[in-house]
Amino acid sequence: MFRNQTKFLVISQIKHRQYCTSLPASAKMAKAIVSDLVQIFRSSVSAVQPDKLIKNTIKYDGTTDQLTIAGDTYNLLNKNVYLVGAGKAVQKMAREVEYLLGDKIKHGIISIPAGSKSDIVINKYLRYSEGAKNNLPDKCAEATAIKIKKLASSLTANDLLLVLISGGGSALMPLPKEPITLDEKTDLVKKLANAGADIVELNTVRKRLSELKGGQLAIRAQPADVVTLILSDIVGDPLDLIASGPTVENTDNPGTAIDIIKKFSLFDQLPLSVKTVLNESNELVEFPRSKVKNHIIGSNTISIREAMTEAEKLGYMPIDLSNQVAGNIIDVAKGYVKLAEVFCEVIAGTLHKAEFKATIESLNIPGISTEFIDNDEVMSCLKSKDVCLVLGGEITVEVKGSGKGGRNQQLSLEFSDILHTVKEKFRDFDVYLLSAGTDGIDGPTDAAGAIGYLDLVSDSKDENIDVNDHLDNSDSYNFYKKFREGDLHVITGHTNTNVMDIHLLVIKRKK
Ligand SMILES: Nc1ncnc2c1ncn2[C@@H]1O[C@H](COP(=O)(O)OP(=O)(O)OP(=O)(O)O)[C@@H](O)[C@H]1O
Ligand SMILES: O=C(O)[C@H](O)CO
Repeated sequence: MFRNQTKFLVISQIKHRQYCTSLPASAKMAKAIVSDLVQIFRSSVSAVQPDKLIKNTIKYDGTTDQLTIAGDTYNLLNKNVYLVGAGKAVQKMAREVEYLLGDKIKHGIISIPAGSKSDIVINKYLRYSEGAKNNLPDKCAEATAIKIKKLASSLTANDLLLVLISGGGSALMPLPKEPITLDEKTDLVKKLANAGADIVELNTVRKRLSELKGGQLAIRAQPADVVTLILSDIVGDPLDLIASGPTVENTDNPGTAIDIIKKFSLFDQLPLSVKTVLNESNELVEFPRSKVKNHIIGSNTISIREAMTEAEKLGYMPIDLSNQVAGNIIDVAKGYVKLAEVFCEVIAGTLHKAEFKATIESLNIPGISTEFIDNDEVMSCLKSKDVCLVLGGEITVEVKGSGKGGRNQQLSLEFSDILHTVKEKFRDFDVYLLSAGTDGIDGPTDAAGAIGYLDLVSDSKDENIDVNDHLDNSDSYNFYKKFREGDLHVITGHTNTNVMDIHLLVIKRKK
């Protein structure tokens, strides 16, 4: 569960009660939906708490010294176990491995986000190092990466290296190939991200420029056995890209990274060091396939399943639409507005099934499923219950101004802005969107995300806050901080896990 969760709950409950006593009925209803959305999101995050996932994957029998990981058994009788890790969720993963293996772990280094370290000491040979403030690689994270490289390079055939990986691992284990400096590499990755490069593109470039990514940690650990446990934060769970795949064979064509940099017109301005490394041919080291195992232990799918269960408990008709949402923020926001529109039409009985299906399929929302349309029970529930569409994934945003924000806060704001332009279509309905990152940190902000809704634009005018000023300056964070006293900001702090973003779209017929 979240750090400070009790405090968070108490504060939101007090705030909720204060509002509820003074608000008109429609506003009370709105407060109730906001509170439901936050609760559904919180449940989806707690389902992917790393300790639970590790417990499900690893078993250790101290009497026989047998370690079982995802069905494979390792005899630890004459083996030394080492543990390394990097990512937003690995502290809790590592703690659980410590509880299970105790002093069997000879030594370990775990790279975790700045400001997230707990004081517990279980195994004194295991070090937790903080770094990568605001998810940006820094000298602390680089120093930790150097230690991890050194540890891996010292292993023998009697050793087992357990590697824990989760989203944020790329920034937490940065080690540029010489002669590239950390600043040069960070600058390029930042420019690519701000130009709208997606995580596949970013990590393809990172793998090419780094000493540990793209399978090189596993190569350096030879001749030891390497077993990696991965919490996925990328659509489709591609092993080689999650945290830039430090223990996964890199089969990319060496020219692909250059093509990506050129696509965003950044090649000509690259420093000589980066050009030099990009033009080097790959070292001909064979990847030790038989010695390395990678296992995904958790992903967005688990969060979505839990969100469905919680939404149902709260009385909604939940519909699991996609766990692969990706693409440009504007396209996704427009797609979600259209989605809300067709659901309202179907609920109102003005749209036939076939057209409903065809429109949803035409929205280009990756992975979208329309199977529910063939389920008569679901279709009849649409008319009697409030609907909660559940989606997950990770979209891209082009940062346009000097403001502060993240893709989730920006999505909720863009969505509300577009919704406003077709507001008359929703006369009989309320529509809400919660978009939030399961890691609790959306972009370089302290918010996980935010909630948008049908009347947000008009309500913000009443408060003299201009939505478009904030959208144009990529300043969604400051919008939500001011608007309704921050009531629609979803703020949880670091959640110690990370399985991409959750989008919850609620459609409610007005009574
Ligand atoms: N002002 C802003 N408004 C909107 N989005 C922004 C803003 N500043 C940065 N971003 C976006 O935030 C993204 C980085 O966010 P974040 O650090 O949460 O990444 P992440 O992909 O969730 O991290 P990880 O992949 O490590 O889990 C970048 O893609 C960038 O485009
Ligand atoms: O760390 C990273 O590379 C991203 O979170 C994707 O896994």
